[in-house]
Amino acid sequence: MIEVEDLTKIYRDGTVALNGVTFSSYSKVLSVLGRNGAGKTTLMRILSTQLLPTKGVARILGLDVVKEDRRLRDLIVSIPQEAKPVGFASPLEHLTMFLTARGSSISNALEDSRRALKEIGLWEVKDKPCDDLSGGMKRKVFVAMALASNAELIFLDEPTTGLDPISRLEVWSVIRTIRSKVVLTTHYMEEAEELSQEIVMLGKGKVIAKGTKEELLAPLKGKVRVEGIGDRVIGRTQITYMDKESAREIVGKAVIKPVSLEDLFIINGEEMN
Ligand SMILES: Nc1ncnc2c1ncn2[C@@H]1O[C@H](COP(=O)(O)OP(=O)(O)OP(=O)(O)O)[C@@H](O)[C@H]1O
Repeated sequence: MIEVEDLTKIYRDGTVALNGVTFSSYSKVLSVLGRNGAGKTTLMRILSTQLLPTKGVARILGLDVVKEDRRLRDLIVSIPQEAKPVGFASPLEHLTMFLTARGSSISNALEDSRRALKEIGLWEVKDKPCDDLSGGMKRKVFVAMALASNAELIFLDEPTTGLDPISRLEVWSVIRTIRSKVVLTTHYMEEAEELSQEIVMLGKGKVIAKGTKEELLAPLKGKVRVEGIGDRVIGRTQITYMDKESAREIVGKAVIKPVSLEDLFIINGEEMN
């Protein structure tokens, strides 16, 4: 489904946003995880044919993102992180405009829009101006557009950034109902764990690790995170990793926590914010 080889993007000012990114994924939902500036949006924009790479090759659904971009655009939908609804237009109007712009007849667009709005839980507010909707609902309008499109693959760039915890859970439940394949970017480790079968971790434009959560955490199997001692320093906290057995001896002298995906960033010098 996604094959990326040696993908590199150097912006005009010399910023190396992606540096030899190579991975492939055939999962239903793939998360691209990384801290601010890791290169997630750059990667999404290249994969969704909105930005040319400097070097390397990417194929989505078997199509080259540069050479076969027009064919690919019919099969994908991309929802950028900065997407904002038009304040005076309603969710129903957003969806029908979007689907007709993609080539649906008005009657098909209306039918698909109504179905998606019901499925996503926006039916009650389908005719309200988007200005009158909550932040979570506005974000859901865009996820509903993606859902209604029946695209084979949907790119969602940071779909829950800035949402309160309840709105985030609502958007998660919508993403779970989407039948299309999904590639999403996120800063949130728990989001990647909750929604995706596979995770690509980016740091400074490179792939730090890739796999299922279990595969990613395999290098830390049997270990715990110890805060209060050690030579890695995050903010003012010293951190080290120890075997569970050894950590028993220092109970009471340091804080001991189970390991998580965050620890892979710490180990790679790419600590999350
Ligand atoms: N048009 C541009 N010109 C120059 N540099 C850019 C441009 N767009 C992004 N960058 C830089 O490329 C790097 C990667 O940016 P990108 O937006 O892909 O990261 P990100 O992981 O999506 O970050 P965030 O989580 O903050 O959205 C950053 O250093 C950023 O400043």
